[in-house]
Amino acid sequence: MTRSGHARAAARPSPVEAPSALGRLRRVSTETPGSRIPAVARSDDHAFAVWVAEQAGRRLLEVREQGLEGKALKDAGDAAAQEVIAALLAEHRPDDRVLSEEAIDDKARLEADRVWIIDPLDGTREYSEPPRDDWAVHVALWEKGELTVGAVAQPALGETFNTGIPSVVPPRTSARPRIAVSRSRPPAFVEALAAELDAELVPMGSAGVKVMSVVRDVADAYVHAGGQYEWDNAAPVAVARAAGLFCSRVDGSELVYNKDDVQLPDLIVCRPELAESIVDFVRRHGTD
Ligand SMILES: Nc1ncnc2c1ncn2[C@@H]1O[C@H](COP(=O)(O)O)[C@@H](OP(=O)(O)O)[C@H]1O
Ligand SMILES: [Mg+2]
Repeated sequence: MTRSGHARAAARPSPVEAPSALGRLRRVSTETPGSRIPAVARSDDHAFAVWVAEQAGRRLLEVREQGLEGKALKDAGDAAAQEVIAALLAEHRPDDRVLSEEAIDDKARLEADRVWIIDPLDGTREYSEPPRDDWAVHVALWEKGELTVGAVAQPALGETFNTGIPSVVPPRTSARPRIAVSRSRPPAFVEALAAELDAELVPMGSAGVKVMSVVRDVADAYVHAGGQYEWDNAAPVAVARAAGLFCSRVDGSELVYNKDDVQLPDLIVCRPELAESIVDFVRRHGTD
């Protein structure tokens, strides 16, 4: 495996190979219970990100079985996943910096070459509504200005999408575009966008799940505006790019990570052929 999802994408596995290759990575982690690191993950950041996301995902599934509800379940999940990820990063990547939704922002990251951008539990609301499966764990690595690694675990599905073995986006199954939107905070302008594109809106939780829905051909685009942070979309964007999808801010500008201000309030992730019409709509109408 290379250290760059982009380089790896050039030699993408065929659709037939992809599931077994993903399975191989998954088995590595399930065969080593607890925090024993699989050999491949010691030096390979892609495999490490997968393993870390899956360790946190396993813990989240355990916490979900403890009979907690509502805010207590959200808080317990956030804390448990953060604890797992922080411990694994401290033990196995001690020289790297970390930006996590659930930790104090150590600004030393602004001078660092390697920064892990973490959302221990994305789609917290949906996590607290069992048996919903639209929640995720995000683990990304930013190196010298670029996202180079990403893993998005969907523990309730038993899937971890990643840059080490880039996903192969299936052929499009819907002629009518499907746009994934926030279930609880859909941006108002997306209704008008959908009307112009004759698209259908598909509400679901978690930014990671919505980006992966485009990777999986459950949706054709994810459009968001109005608020989000770097950890909500860093790992999903790394994975989507490695799979060949278009990713940008809603005005078509670049998504920039490891900034002092970690707000990254809007984005588009879509099949490349839809990018121009979505960006063009936003340039004409804005997002109000
Ligand atoms: N307007 C907004 N302001 C701040 N964060 C937002 C937001 N809309 C969505 N998000 C964040 O983006 C993630 C996905 O949201 P949604 O499921 O609504 O699409 C959630 O992350 P967390 O679950 O990690 O808090 C949510 O908090
Ligand atoms: Mg989040």
